[in-house]
Amino acid sequence: MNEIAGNKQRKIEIEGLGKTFFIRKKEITAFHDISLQINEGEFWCFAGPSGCGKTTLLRVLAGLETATKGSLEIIHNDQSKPLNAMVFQEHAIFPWMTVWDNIAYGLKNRKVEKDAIKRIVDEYIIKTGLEKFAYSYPHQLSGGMRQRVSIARAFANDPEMLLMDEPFASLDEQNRLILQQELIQIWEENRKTVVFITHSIDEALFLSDHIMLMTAHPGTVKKIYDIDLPRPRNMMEIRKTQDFMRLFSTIWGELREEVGPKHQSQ
Ligand SMILES: Nc1ncnc2c1ncn2[C@@H]1O[C@H](COP(=O)(O)OP(=O)(O)OP(=O)(O)O)[C@@H](O)[C@H]1O
Repeated sequence: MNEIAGNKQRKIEIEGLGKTFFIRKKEITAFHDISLQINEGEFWCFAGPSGCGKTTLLRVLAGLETATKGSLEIIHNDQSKPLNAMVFQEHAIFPWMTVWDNIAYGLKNRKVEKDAIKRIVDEYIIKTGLEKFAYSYPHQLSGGMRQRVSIARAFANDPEMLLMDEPFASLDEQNRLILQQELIQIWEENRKTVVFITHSIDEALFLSDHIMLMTAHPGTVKKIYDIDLPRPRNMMEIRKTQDFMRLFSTIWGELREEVGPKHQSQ
């Protein structure tokens, strides 16, 4: 049953979670001893040094890997909707389908009524600025446009949570800024639970309600920051505020401890 935390509903409860891979009698611990509560509708960013276990943790949340220690509970409220949708860095849309069909894919699989599919797909095509490319194939699009398709597809399928693994990492600076702004606008309209992996403190501060900063490999929780910067947010405006600069410098100070020389050989 959902417990009420304050006036928020619990979505993900993680207690002492750990994952160790066993490969030819060798053990590799990806992350360990993570305890965390994520509430319905919150935007979380997981940040931390390379190799600290962020992707593995996200894959455990997605049910693609199983944890080897601790417990994980995810509340699935509406069984008629998918529990989650993932958005990856790249190569996640079907190359043989048009933009329109890619976005409709999950809805068709769930046998959503035709009229509703058309309405939802058209709506997300407009929201992500893909009108001119609705009937193009992925190879005819730029990297930024392809990521728009991934985001539109994930939101259109109406999952209870979105799991995003560095979705903008391979984009150039301008496209990254534009897509961050578009993502946050769409999210502000429907407030889905989001877990988003990033290496960028800027990006984490702009998007999230909470940031989990992880220690170096094997990662665990170093600190959790509550980001109460006012919404709606505009990257250009928010970057100039004292609160943003203060949080940036605090988090960067903590992150630096994890990427310093003592961790370089790992
Ligand atoms: N399938 C696997 N088999 C064995 N070891 C793995 C596997 N997947 C991940 N690892 C190991 O687990 C650790 C964490 O990897 P993971 O990819 O989760 O880190 P990350 O924080 O996402 O890294 P990055 O920021 O560089 O993407 C690494 O040491 C990695 O080698």
